[in-house]
Amino acid sequence: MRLDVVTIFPEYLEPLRVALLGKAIDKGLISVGVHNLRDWTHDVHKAVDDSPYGGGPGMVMKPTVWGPALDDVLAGPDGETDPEVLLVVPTPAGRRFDQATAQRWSQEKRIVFACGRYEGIDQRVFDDAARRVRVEEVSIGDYVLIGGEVAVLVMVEAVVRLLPGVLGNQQSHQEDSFSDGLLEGPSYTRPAVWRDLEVPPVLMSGDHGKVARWRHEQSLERTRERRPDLLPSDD
Ligand SMILES: Nc1c(O)cccc1[N+](=O)[O-]
Repeated sequence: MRLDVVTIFPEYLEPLRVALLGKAIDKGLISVGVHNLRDWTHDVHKAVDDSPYGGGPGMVMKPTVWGPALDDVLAGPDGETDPEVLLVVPTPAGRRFDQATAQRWSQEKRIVFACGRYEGIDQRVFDDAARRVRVEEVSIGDYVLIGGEVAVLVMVEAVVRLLPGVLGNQQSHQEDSFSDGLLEGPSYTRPAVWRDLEVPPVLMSGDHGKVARWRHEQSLERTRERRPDLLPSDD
């Protein structure tokens, strides 16, 4: 999988090169390109934003900078736009990013992330891109961030960990929270008693069927309590 990120803060994406993600790069499972948007500016101040039409607070990122940047980054080896690439725009106004999204994106060959700052990017940038590639505007949650870079780190980790060979134990992500639509239940390890707190005895019973049933019930109970929205409605 090839991942590209366009940002005015390339250093924000350095975490992509450490730990498991760094190992995935070293193994050739993914390749990552981080591009500084300011490389596509032409003025001495390297301006990437301007005042919003219609007034209002803050600044909007310029289409005359983003357009050429995406023309280049979305291009394939022939210099033409690669029609198979997926353009992802992290934004509070996007559809919710979830595990199903991560699963779906893990099948992609190329994903380009456009990181906005300020009050966002001129909408025409995505309207223009949508003429040539698939564009998904997504949100990682209902809160206000300063820019899209941290959202990209979240989404890239959620996607890349699903790629074959990235996680040591391929079974790991099959037992993730959300993989069966439920929250993961509690986990325990040695010692059996810690500060007078005991590991649930069923987990030391050696009865795999009982353990599986107990874990499922724990997941259901935790999901009912913390995320009832994940459960099918009764009606
Ligand atoms: N929430 C938010 C934001 O405020 C700015 C950029 C991206 C996101 N998001 O992906 O959730």
